[in-house]
Amino acid sequence: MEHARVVVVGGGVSGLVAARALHAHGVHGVVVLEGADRPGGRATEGLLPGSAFVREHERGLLELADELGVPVDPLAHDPTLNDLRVDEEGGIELSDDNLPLDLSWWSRIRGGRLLDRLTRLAAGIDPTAPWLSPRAEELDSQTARSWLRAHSSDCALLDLIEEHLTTEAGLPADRISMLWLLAHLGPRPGDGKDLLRLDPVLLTDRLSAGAGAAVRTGHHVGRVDQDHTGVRVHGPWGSIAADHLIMAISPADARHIEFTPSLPSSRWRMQQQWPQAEIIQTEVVYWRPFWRNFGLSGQVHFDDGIPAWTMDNSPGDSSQGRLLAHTYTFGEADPLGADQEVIDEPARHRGLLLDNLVLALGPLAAQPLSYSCSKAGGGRYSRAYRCPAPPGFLTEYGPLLRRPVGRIHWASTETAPFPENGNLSGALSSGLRAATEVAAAGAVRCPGAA
Ligand SMILES: Cc1cc2nc3c(=O)[nH]c(=O)nc-3n(C[C@H](O)[C@H](O)[C@H](O)COP(=O)(O)OP(=O)(O)OC[C@H]3O[C@@H](n4cnc5c(N)ncnc54)[C@H](O)[C@@H]3O)c2cc1C
Repeated sequence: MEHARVVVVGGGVSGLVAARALHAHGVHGVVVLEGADRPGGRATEGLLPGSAFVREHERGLLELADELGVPVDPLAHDPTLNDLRVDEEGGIELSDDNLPLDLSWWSRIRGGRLLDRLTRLAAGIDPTAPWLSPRAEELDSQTARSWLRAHSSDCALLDLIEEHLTTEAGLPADRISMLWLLAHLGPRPGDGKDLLRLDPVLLTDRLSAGAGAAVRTGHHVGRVDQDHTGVRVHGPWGSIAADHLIMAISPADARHIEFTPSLPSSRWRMQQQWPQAEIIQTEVVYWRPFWRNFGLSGQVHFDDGIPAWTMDNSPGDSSQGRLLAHTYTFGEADPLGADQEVIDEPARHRGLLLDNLVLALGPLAAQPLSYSCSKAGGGRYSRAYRCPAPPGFLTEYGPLLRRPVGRIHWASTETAPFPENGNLSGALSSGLRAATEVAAAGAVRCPGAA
């Protein structure tokens, strides 16, 4: 049987970063096994090219992009342009960053107070291990909705906040634990206006080329055995043995792998119950960002959820008009959720989405130069973005996320500290951390890990 020093299962950002970090610190004989026919994972399959957004404080990711020669540019934001909201009946109103202009001053003041309260609470959360925070049990026992409703009775305001939460988290507020929400908000709630943009496909292509490891695509892993001598990884392509294994895949994907001996039962339960929040990402390209000529920013909120929102993702020189849209797949029973039939039928999704764009932005929106849509659901592997935990989940399972099981180490963005957990930065730091663990086990130092 072929033998590698370290096998990395998963050629997404976390797995490629782990392989690169091991190589940089002298661990040779690393093999990356990727089940899909190209590396990149969610950064290439869930996200569309040119549509990964990063905040200025995500230094590690920006430095990596710089090292790999991946351009990063600021997203155009013209505060003089107007956002729009479209209700279920097709009524259109102007809005300011998704807040209706006619929202009363009282609601705005109450909203400010709620944000202050959230900021203070979020400051008390341990970003590396939220489940160890002083009020973890109490906060994890309630949903974001129950907390909000206990602290305000302003229905108009609460609906808007919940809507905002859904667009951030990808799930309705009554399915999200308050502890998760605070960890996700991090020490800078509301800090997200000045976004930078990079091409996730270019990032993963360059990572893969420079990983310093054999990256084997089409290598689905179905079974993992380990004993005191090492680890053996099996798939339809054959088997490979290794001293250590890094599982750089989401816990949702890990549940489809058979482990011998079995994983600890609590880890197994965590994987089975892992929350999923998949998003369909769509990009509609036009000859020019024509909406700007009508005083519109391209940021539109649609109550019917198809899409839930759009934003202007045009290049800095405005040489094209690019609208990015998100459709949530949690079902139509909740506000902003799309009808399951629409999710399952790409042609219908496209038709309804373009109709909505025409309604909001005018007839020019009916004639895109191109239309592309990411795959959500239906594929072999998870394409979820953030994974908002339901009440009780983080306090029960959080401590298991990064805990190695024998020679098996866990990476993937889901294992990263908050608030980068779920993002590319989280994938990066988790890969570095897993590489450090393995390197330490092999007595090789891997500096720079989170
Ligand atoms: C719609 C959407 C929008 C997003 N927008 C942003 C954004 O703007 N900014 C940002 O920072 N982040 C964004 N993200 C998140 C970012 O894409 C992910 O955090 C990151 O790509 C996760 O990388 P990973 O390596 O942890 O996991 P993955 O990318 O899931 O990597 C795991 C890899 O393992 C493979 N795999 C799984 N199971 C097996 C198996 N059994 N055998 C072999 N291979 C297997 C998968 O194919 C995959 O390639 C977005 C994600 C989505 C879906």
